[in-house]
Amino acid sequence: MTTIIDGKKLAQNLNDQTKARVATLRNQGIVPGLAVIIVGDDPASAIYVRNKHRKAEQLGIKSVVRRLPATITQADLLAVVADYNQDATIHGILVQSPLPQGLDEAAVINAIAPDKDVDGFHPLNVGKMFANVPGHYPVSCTPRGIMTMLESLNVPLRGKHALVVGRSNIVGRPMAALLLNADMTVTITHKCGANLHDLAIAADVLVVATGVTHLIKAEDVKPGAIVIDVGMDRDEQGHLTGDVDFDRVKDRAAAISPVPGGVGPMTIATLMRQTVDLCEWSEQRANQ
Ligand SMILES: Nc1nc2c(c(=O)[nH]1)N[C@@H](CN(C=O)c1ccc(C(=O)N[C@@H](CCC(=O)O)C(=O)O)cc1)CN2
Repeated sequence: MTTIIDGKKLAQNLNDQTKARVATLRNQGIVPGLAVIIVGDDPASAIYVRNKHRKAEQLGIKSVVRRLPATITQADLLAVVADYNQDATIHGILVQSPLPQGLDEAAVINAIAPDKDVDGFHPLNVGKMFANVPGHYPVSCTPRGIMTMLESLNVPLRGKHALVVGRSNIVGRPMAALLLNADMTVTITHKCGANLHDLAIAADVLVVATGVTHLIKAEDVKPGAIVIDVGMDRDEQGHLTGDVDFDRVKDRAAAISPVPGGVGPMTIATLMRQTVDLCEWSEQRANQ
């Protein structure tokens, strides 16, 4: 029997835990605060930001959305980030990706205070994760959410082989690091990589984040593998689908995440969790 990894249900459980943590903080007079900066009018980004705002409010997190025009200058955008860095009511800052052309996304991420970097994209936090430094720091929400999904399966990962298909800074690269930190043997490739089939068929855990609709077919998957689909693609009818041919792969995999209802909800739930993490860590530093 294949396990369909229910991202909505797992996200609901995580959100319940986060809501309880927020209530505990609020009882002490502390309100976790999240600032989301969105630049331009990308329709998909607008939906993701609206969903983040709604979820934060549902959980009792103070949520501020700053909508800025695509014509904003780099200097003015950096000034907005600098303001939130100084704002003691804000514990997590994120800049919705992608930014419109002409803006330097890496420089904007660099400008976020590392201890408010709720997306875990700042090079200091990325470096800590890659070096597997012990201690508290944020990591990219989609891969962290996927680790929670894998943990929910109660399957030992140590020594098993993972293949990550995709090399983005948001998903592929941090995903490979987290799986390596979980003692897996990790291979990373991408949509231009050769021998995808040979790599995929050897993987016990397959994470696919390429944006190529149904790139992974049933014959690419090792029987009994765990398959995580990070794709957010549209099929010929315009329906949301993934990078994995779910209907065929599901009969071969031991566990598989669907699209929608898999990784996506876990990304937002992990963002909420990490906002509260940052708030608690900031309180711990203040009380040291
Ligand atoms: N600053 C960031 N920008 C972006 C991130 C990020 O983590 N930080 N990730 C993605 C977009 N994203 C969150 O921002 C995101 C994408 C998709 C979902 C989601 O819940 N998807 C649903 C389907 C939604 C639909 O119907 O369209 C699902 O999979 O069930 C959540 C968050 C890029 N930018």
